[in-house]
Amino acid sequence: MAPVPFTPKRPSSSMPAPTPLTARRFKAMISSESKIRSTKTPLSIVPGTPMKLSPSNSSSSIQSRPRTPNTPRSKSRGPPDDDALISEMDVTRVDPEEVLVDYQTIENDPADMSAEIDEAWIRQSLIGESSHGKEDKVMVSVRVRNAEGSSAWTADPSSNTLKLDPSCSKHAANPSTSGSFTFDAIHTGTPNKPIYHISARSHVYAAMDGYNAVVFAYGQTASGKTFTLSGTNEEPGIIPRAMRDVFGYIKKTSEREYLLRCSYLEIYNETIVDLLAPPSTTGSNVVQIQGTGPTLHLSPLREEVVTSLKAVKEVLKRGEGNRRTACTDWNERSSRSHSVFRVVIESRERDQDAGRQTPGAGGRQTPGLGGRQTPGLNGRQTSGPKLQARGGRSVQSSVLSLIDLAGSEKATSDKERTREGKYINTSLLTLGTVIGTLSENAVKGKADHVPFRNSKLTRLLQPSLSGNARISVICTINPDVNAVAESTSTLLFAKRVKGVQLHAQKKEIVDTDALIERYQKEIEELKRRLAEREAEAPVRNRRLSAREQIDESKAMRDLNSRIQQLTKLILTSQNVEENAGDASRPASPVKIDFDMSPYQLQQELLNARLQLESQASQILSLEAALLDRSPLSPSATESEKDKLITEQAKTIRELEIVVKGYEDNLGEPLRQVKEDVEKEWSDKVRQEKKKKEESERWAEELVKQLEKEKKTRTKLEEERRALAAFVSKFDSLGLGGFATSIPTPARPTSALSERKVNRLPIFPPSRALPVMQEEDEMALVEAQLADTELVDASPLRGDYRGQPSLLEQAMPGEEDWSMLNEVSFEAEVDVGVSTEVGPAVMPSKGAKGEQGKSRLQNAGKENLPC
Ligand SMILES: Nc1ncnc2c1ncn2[C@@H]1O[C@H](COP(=O)(O)OP(=O)(O)OP(=O)(O)O)[C@@H](O)[C@H]1O
Repeated sequence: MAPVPFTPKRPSSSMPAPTPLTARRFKAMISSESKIRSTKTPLSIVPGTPMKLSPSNSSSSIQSRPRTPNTPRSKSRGPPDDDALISEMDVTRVDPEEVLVDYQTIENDPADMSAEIDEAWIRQSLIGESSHGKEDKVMVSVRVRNAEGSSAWTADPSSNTLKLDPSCSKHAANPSTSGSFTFDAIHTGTPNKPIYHISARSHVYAAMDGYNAVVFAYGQTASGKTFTLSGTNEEPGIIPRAMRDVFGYIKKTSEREYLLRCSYLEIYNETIVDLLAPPSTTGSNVVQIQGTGPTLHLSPLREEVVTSLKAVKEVLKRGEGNRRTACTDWNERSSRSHSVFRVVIESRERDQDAGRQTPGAGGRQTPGLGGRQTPGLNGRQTSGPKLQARGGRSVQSSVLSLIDLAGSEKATSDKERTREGKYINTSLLTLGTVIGTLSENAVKGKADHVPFRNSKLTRLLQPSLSGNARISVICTINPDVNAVAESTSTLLFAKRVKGVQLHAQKKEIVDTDALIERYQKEIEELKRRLAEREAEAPVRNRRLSAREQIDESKAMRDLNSRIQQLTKLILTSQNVEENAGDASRPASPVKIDFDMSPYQLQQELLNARLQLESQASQILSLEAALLDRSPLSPSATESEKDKLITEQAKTIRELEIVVKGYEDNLGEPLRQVKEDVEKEWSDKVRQEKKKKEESERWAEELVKQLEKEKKTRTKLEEERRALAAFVSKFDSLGLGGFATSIPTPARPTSALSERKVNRLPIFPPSRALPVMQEEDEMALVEAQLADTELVDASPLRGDYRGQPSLLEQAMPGEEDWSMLNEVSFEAEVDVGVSTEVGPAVMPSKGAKGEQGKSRLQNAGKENLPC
């Protein structure tokens, strides 16, 4: 089938003056336009599902785009002869003042569409009232290309809703996902104009107004990204329309003058290639990303100054000629790389008094129009000229990036295409992760690490995605039933992008020279007035009242402090300038103002000292931070740095997991330590308790035994005393072994007395021994059972030779002997002594007591005096 014929717009010159459009009116217009187009002229080419397209199916414009199936760059990219000049222009040598464009110098282009520019909108942006600089969310639109057969989606542009046919929900990437999606805009049909107007134009204006702006197309392969961004001759896409608007905007803005620089690059298999650099086999067109975040820049990157739409078209043509495209199973001219077309827009207020010359009057030259220089090239072109802030006019600087991403795709039959596809999918996956993290951070107010460094694409987009840009994303989907999984995954990406928070800021460079000059003039004037007043003061003060004198001195003080203030401002401006030029260069030394009073000088000195101290501590902390950094030589390559960063990111992630684990189980380690300690010590405690109980039992047992032994001893003592008494009585009665003579009661007593007088033992030692042994035995038992003290104190252990024995003590005195006749032995029965007299009638009791008694008996007998 033939491609859709597109009726080009009427030339702008023949167009009536535009009426400012309201958003609603414009949308209504677009949707009706889309409807007409889609009903009258259905699209013939819908290569969403795997199918090979024949070249005859392609539109004429696509045929003009060089086909590079196996990316043989040198052949495919050959620019026309006319373009050779452009490619050899040394952009660094262009004088920026000579290539400025403004409403007067801008060239008239037959395709100039500046008449379409909404002037009211521009006015608003110039006085800072437009919304395009204030938006803090990404604008997300979805474009559904026309279906070849039946469509799985129902698009409703009026409610900006897209619904998946319920019968197709099983094919969705995540079947649980609801089949209805709402975004900022839903586009259908072939026309590119409404898409540009709704989803990109405000971003182009924002860039013209000083904000960074990004428009990118995202979607599966063959869904229409390149068609949306670049379009065709008949249906120009966002890039040509945006550039037309850039010049249209300049034409309508008489107050400012502009310097425009374009660059075009692609990311192919994770290598950034400069599409405007001269063809190279040495890799000199490979671009490196330097710095991070807001300081990120690309080098070497050729930036070409453009002063007309025609020049832009030439640049675009050359860049597109160098892009890598190839025939895949799904798209005859599939982009094998992500491409980025950048326009750096610098502007400043026009110097109204300067009386500028127009190009026609031999003024400035425009590189796109034969004003090029062609000095010798070294093949390493860098950035183009920069606009300087002059005459007190500040310079605004912004970048407009228009990005055509390569499409996500499945493995193809071609090995090379599959390899490229892997790179494409990986970088798109990283983009998805980055967007996901950014939107989660924004929603949850977190500051989680964003893996920008994981791909060249996300590194390049870092400054914009970090928030300092206005972003519009156009997600393209193929409505085919077989593409539902890819389409839902694209729509989920679109949903995540919507969550990213933006905070774009205008970048303004101030003309410090002009400022300083102004301050200096004012200082001069103030000093002059101050000097006059001081000179007049002696005379004048005499005429003034006290009150007026106070007012006068206050006025002089005010003049003085204004001079001080301006002097400080000059210093600050100088510092700004110096720091902007070279951040590592120290600020120029502060000049002493000799008009300052000693007090003010002291204050200055104090301030300087405080500053010095804080800088010293800053140096210390920076040194410490430097020491903490892992060793990486300054000459380390990007890949080494990337590797280190990846490793560190990995370590951080691991540590985060560990920390989270600890946080989740905070009580667990403590509980375990307690259990371990208890386990280790409970056995010991039990053993100690057991020992203690045993000791107590043993001590109780000892006490009991001691008691028992004491009782036994007392008993034995009593027995012994009784026996002694008995023996004495026995002796006195003369019943001892010598029964032949009847002893008189006095006899034993006298014998005893005699022995006492002669200091003789009562019993001879040899005879006393058995008794002693028995007593010692008892003492020994006592010592074992009780304590030695008790035994030592025992009277049984006395020196029997010098001390009266218990027996002696038990002996009655002489006067008592008379009483012995009446002594009844019956009283001794309980100690085992028989009432019957005689050796053979001893009572038989316990063996030991009996033995002792018999021994005593015998001893007593033996000791009896003869
Ligand atoms: N909305 C549309 N109207 C008419 N034709 C379209 C539309 N969208 C895409 N096409 C056509 O479909 C084909 C593939 O589109 P395009 O090359 O833009 O896809 P892509 O998404 O850029 O693919 P890739 O990622 O492989 O580069 C082209 O021939 C293009 O003209």
